Amino acid sequence: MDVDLIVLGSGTAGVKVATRCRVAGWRVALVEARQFGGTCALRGCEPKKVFWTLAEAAERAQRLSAKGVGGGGGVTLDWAAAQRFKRSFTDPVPESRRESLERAGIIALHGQPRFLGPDRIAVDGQEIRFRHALIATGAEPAELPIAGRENLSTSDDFLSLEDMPKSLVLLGGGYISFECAHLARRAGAEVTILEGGDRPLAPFDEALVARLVEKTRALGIRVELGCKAAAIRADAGGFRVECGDGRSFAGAMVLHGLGRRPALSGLGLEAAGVPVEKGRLLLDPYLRSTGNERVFAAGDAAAQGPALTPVASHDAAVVARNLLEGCHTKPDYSVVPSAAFTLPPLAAVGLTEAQAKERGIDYELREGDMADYQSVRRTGEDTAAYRLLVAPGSGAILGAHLLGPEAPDSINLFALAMRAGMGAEALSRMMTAYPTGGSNIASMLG
Ligand SMILES: Cc1cc2nc3c(=O)[nH]c(=O)nc-3n(C[C@H](O)[C@H](O)[C@H](O)COP(=O)(O)OP(=O)(O)OC[C@H]3O[C@@H](n4cnc5c(N)ncnc54)[C@H](O)[C@@H]3O)c2cc1C
Ligand SMILES: NC(=O)c1ccc[n+]([C@@H]2O[C@H](COP(=O)([O-])OP(=O)(O)OC[C@H]3O[C@@H](n4cnc5c(N)ncnc54)[C@H](O)[C@@H]3O)[C@@H](O)[C@H]2O)c1
Repeated sequence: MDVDLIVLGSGTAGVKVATRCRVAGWRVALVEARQFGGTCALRGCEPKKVFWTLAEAAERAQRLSAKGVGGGGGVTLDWAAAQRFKRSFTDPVPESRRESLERAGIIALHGQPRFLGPDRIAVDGQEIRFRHALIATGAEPAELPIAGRENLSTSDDFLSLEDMPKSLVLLGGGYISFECAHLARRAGAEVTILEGGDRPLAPFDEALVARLVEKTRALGIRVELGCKAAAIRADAGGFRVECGDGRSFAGAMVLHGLGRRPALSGLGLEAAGVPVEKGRLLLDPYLRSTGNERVFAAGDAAAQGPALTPVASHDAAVVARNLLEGCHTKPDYSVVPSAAFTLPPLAAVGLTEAQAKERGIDYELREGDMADYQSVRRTGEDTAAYRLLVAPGSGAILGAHLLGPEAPDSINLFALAMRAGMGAEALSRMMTAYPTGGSNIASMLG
């Protein structure tokens, strides 16, 4: 078979490039090795947010039980029922994703692809000659030199649990560990997070992370810092994690939250002349392989921007333009909002204070506690704060960091202002619907 484009991976990045090229009249094939649908829809953002929404609803009802929500404080997260609800979102995805690809005229193949040469690939024995290829295979849990790592469960396993184990140890203090820890605790588990460095959630503002850690501990989640996991051994009824410094922690389940790496194994990249260094594809500024100009990459597999869904989507738009209009477009990762869906959630866009200091960038800090804001008080939440970095003189917003119930939505307004070149003063004058999370922004900016 001959195609203009073969896409590897049916996640956010792969489907977008495939669809755009097909609309332009190209003959496109897409191959998926697992279920059609990708991480975000099946094993990441979407199912996680279903659990988070239920956990948040249960906790909000508990917090407000003495304040007008009837029925007492007995509302809890029922994990088994939540799992069934989650499946109502994820179960239909593989079939509907495959159908929509086929409806668009894209040849949807299931199997393990392997390059045979610079313009040839095999999918389970079928040979395909391509003009272009896109590697959009996403990421997988990093393989780390930890003895007994076969005892680790992954976020895929966690999000598929029928019942919540009694106790969990989460290795790493990043997005996955914090999000899963907050869910597991609300479902009644004893939870321990072991972070190897001296602070968790590195991409976020240090002071707000400290507030979140304090809150996390107050919820009964143990957060241990400077604890590099060295070994995981089977123990009575579960596992024991041993840290390099002699400390050890037991749990019925041990979860991998140690970072993810591009999923490139088994693709036969050498045969295609596609170089890889330290587990990452070598790409030019146009997301094209430095060794084979037919081959592009996007999203988590490209690992050029942060491993987030909006980045995968942005990369895909860039690659589609480069394929269809010639290689002129570079990705722009300067304004990437993101949120950690803890309870309360934490959100960020732009520079952290540490990055501004490191780069010698002048900034004015506007910070405050939001626990007594009406929008926070009426949710019963007691932890909320903001920290904004504004350029002295121009008033440009350099970074925005929010902790609190409305943080993940409000951060998008800061991202919009930064993208539109709107300074702090113009943003504070913007009329917003009231009372909403957005209407707090004027108060934050003073
Ligand atoms: C638990 C979890 C929660 C997350 N939550 C968020 C969130 O809230 N917000 C956010 O922005 N991001 C979140 N992310 C990150 C986000 O899911 C990814 O950044 C995004 O899905 C990347 O999209 P992609 O298209 O690059 O890759 P993917 O969506 O991973 O798609 C890659 C596809 O390629 C397939 N594949 C792999 N190897 C091969 C192969 N050899 N051949 C063919 N196909 C292959 C995979 O099966 C998969 O379907 C989360 C990730 C995880 C793990
Ligand atoms: N809400 C979201 O947007 C969201 C949610 C989940 C995942 N993601 C994406 O997926 C990526 C992977 O998530 P993740 O949580 O696995 O990784 P992460 O990069 O967020 O965090 C990994 C953590 O593990 C620590 N670590 C590394 N080795 C260790 C060791 N031996 N012992 C103890 N700690 C160790 C690191 O210091 C780091 O804090 C994220 O970076 C993010 O891009 C996003």
